[in-house]
Amino acid sequence: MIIAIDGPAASGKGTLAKRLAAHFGLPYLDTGMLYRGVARVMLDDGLPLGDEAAAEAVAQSFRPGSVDEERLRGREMGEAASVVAAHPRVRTALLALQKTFASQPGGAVLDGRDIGTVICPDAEVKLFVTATPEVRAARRAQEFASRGEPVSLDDILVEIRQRDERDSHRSSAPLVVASDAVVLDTSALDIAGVVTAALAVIAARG
Ligand SMILES: Nc1ncnc2c1ncn2[C@@H]1O[C@H](COP(=O)(O)OP(=O)(O)OP(=O)(O)O)[C@@H](O)[C@H]1O
Ligand SMILES: Nc1ccn([C@@H]2O[C@H](COP(=O)(O)O)[C@@H](O)[C@H]2O)c(=O)n1
Repeated sequence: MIIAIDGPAASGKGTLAKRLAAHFGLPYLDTGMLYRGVARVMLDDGLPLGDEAAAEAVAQSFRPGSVDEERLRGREMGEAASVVAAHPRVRTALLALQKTFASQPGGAVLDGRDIGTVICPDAEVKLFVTATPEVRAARRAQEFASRGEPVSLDDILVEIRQRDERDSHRSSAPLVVASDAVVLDTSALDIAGVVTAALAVIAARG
């Protein structure tokens, strides 16, 4: 079974994806880490994020796990990733790796922005996980605070809105709800509630 999970920044995609992967014993790929990884290498090498040819070359040789995850989680990396993710040639360069991961025997869980629309259009289960920008900002602010990185809630909200805007309006594989996806609005749900709702959707799909 392939479970495709999409949604905007900090909506809880990764949290749900990990729980579902553990529940069903499936491998999990956080595709956002690929774009974060490409952006990290660009920044480390002093390359401008807007240079599509350079970003494509980095993406073609990028290997998941080659950059310490801690260096990809930082606040500025989400923004940088969304800049390189808007380059069509970067998306093409990362396509095969994602499709290969999804085609493992038994299936897989992937989360990102274009999983149900581009990477796994035939996935048995497609979930679009969302929440209001205010709720997402509050969750992210709490996450940073718990890592000892206190941030302004207003700043996080501005960043989330900017990232939503860029991810939803780029020309290549924008963030949209796949026509056959089930939307899970998690604004008023805790993590256990989201997992229960997702399992109900999966059970209903048979
Ligand atoms: N239903 C929920 N209720 C409360 N907090 C949640 C819920 N789901 C996720 N969280 C928390 O919100 C934060 C963001 O969740 P998560 O990292 O799963 O989002 P994401 O959509 O994968 O983010 P990104 O787009 O940046 O990869 C985390 O700190 C997580 O623990
Ligand atoms: N399938 C995907 C996954 C991610 N992106 C871009 O990467 C940015 C970071 O992703 P996170 O999930 O780690 O927040 C995101 O804002 C997107 O721009 C993507 O385009 N497609």
